[in-house]
Amino acid sequence: MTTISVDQAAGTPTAAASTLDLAGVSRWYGNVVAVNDVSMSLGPGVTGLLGPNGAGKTTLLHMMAGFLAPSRGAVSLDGRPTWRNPEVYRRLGLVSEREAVHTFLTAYEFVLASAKLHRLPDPAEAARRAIALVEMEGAQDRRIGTYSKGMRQRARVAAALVHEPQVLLLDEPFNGMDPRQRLHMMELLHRLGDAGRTILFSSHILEEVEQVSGTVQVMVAGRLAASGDFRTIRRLMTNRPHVFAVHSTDDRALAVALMAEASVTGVELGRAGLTVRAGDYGAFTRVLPKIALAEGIRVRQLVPEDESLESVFSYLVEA
Ligand SMILES: Nc1ncnc2c1ncn2[C@@H]1O[C@H](COP(=O)(O)OP(=O)(O)OP(=O)(O)O)[C@@H](O)[C@H]1O
Repeated sequence: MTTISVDQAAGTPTAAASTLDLAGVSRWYGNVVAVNDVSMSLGPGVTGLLGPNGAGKTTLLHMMAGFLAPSRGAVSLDGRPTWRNPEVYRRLGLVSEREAVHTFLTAYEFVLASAKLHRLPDPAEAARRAIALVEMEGAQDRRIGTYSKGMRQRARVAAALVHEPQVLLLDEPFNGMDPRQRLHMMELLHRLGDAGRTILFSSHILEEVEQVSGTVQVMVAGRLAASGDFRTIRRLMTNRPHVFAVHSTDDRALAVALMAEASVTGVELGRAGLTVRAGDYGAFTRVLPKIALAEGIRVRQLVPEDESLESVFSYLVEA
């Protein structure tokens, strides 16, 4: 059993570190393989779970939280399985992506209800402490219906933290937030991570992960595509050569114009159209429409030749 003490000055808990381990975890829904043979180990600090929509992030988080059984493999928290293990609910908090909040409750009442669900010895004190942690004291007696998206999200984080779990999982916590709210949430996650908690948040936006976390797990189509230091992975993602098939109203003129472009490393003009090699996926896909426009050429089709790469990189461009 982990012992948790509260550092009064910072208002943040300090406790023995928790580790979440996944060993060969898969989950399928009928014929759909949502998570495919994922292994990872998460320790204290903030980790980003990055992947495009439908990559399997939500399914993975739900298995970590013990809400969903793996079809194969094992998820364990400090060596004990998370599935069907009530102890996990005491040690872990989950802020899910879409969760209806009773808008007629105040944040205090909402967080208090969570404290009571956990049967905490002093629910009122626990609720006050969790609200202070997310800096919502000033608004705690207002109805949640009057809150901004960011405040609502922070109230939900407080409810998930009320029992002072060592592990906090957040599914797309920045969705729908404006930049100021994002910053506030990022600071909160940093604080929690610095206090020794194991924090994992999912996102489909590269920049979000970049700003919050140095460690990242990248999921693509149910698989773990990359894992480790954010900068190294970003370099791997953005610096490898990419091959595109391009069809336009004037392939010859476009080929000439592209040869002068820094992000383009090679151009081949064939009967089927243009094959372009680019060092930087994002830079090339951003510059191509501009070049075409300047030359009065219309791009009819731009197809990354390697589909699996496309799925890894398409969200980099969207971000
Ligand atoms: N209950 C379910 N029944 C059938 N298929 C499901 C179910 N839940 C998820 N899936 C499928 O599993 C795959 C992974 O979904 P999941 O929600 O885990 O991904 P995600 O990365 O969280 O995406 P998003 O950010 O869009 O929620 C998708 O193809 C999805 O359609």
